[in-house]
Amino acid sequence: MNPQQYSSIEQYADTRYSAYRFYTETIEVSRMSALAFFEAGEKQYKGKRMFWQNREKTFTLVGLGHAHVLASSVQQGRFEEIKHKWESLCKQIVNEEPDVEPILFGGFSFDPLNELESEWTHFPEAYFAVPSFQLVIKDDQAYVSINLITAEKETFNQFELMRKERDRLIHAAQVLELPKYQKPLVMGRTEIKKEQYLDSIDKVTAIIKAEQAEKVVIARSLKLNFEEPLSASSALYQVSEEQPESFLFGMEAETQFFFGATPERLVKVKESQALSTCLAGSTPRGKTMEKDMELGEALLNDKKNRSEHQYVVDMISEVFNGHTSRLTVPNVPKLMKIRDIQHLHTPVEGELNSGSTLFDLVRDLHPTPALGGEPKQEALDIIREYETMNRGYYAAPVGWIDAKGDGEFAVAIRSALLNEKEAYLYAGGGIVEDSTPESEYDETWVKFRPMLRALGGLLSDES
Ligand SMILES: C=C(O[C@H]1C=CC=C(C(=O)O)[C@@H]1O)C(=O)O
Repeated sequence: MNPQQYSSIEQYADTRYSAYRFYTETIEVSRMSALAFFEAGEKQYKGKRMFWQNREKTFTLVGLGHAHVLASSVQQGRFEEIKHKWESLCKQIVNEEPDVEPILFGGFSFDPLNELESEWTHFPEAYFAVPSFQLVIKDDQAYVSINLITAEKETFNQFELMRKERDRLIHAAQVLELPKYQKPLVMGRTEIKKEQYLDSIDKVTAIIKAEQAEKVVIARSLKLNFEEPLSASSALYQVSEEQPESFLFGMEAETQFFFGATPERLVKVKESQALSTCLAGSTPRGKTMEKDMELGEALLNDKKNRSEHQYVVDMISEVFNGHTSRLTVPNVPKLMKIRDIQHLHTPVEGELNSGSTLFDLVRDLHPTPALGGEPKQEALDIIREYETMNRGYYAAPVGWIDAKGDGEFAVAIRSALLNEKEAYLYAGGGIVEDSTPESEYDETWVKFRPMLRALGGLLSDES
């Protein structure tokens, strides 16, 4: 990543929030399509839009425009920086108890110490924004909020203009027809540094055999070239059609769009209840129900996958022990079955301690051994040395937090970075001592499938 590009964002690091006022106003609206609201911002807010929907589909967020950006380009302490800026900003909220909390949405890079050149040219090490226009669909109600964060004393006229703009956006989202999104036409599919990836699996397996680490996740990338530029709304439409049972997320940074459909929750906090999901250990779906159950049973009983999974359970439980009380951790995993893949899955829950926050949990959980490894620090060093790419925001936390401190972060896997006429897809897997390059390579194809299916990149014999 190139820090020079963020000078305009970085200036916020020096912002003294005491000079700011944070105005927020919410109206309830009749339910509308979240994608239509996102699309309504295509002209005016392109490059400054965000999208989030939880797995249960009980909470959807769309943001248009930036009322304020919180970003960080530091190599150490990006979680703390964003946490403190958000807490300071929230102290400037003018309304005592807003009807709907204003929301901060964004994500962190996987590893700021990775210095490899990458395609992530517009994403700093942390990139969050409070949207100017915020649509929240909660259970069955929809709310549109205006957020204005300003040091100006006189805001009446600006707020009036924003109300008009809000009404225009609502009208467009409720009345205008969505374009007929077509699957993009894929002109080329390139496996990036395939040989080096296979070689890295051999090397990392040897390191694990030599007991320098117990588990390390190694990933690779795949590039798709489209005939025409693919719009962010179309990309979101495609993943939501193909992967409805996952968290859907998308964030624009100028001309780039990072989006995905991930099954993996990093952590959620609601009224002091904290919940995380251990997700590691994978097998494909079966073509018939019998085969599917057979594969699932085999996964539940497979020693290698169970041990990969247990590292994640142990680590998440340890982090929760430091930040929560009344911890509950089931003894055995269950299966999580999504369209193209099934995973071992264990939920971990606890009651947040009074001094701990959602950002503290995100900082201490990232990366869990499902994306980093065990021990954490050694695994990060090995990934930095042997992985053939810079992950950018792949496998890192993306999500939202409100002014009360409630929110949810997912792990940004099954994701892609869209760069107009090209998309980079990412997939990895846990390496333990009995891993082989061939089986890991095959597993990455299973994990590429959801995004390949959404973007039309599956070959005819693969669908
Ligand atoms: C690293 C990825 O998946 C992780 C999450 C679930 C299961 C995993 C596994 O079985 O290896 C991975 O740890 C990916 O999808 O790119």
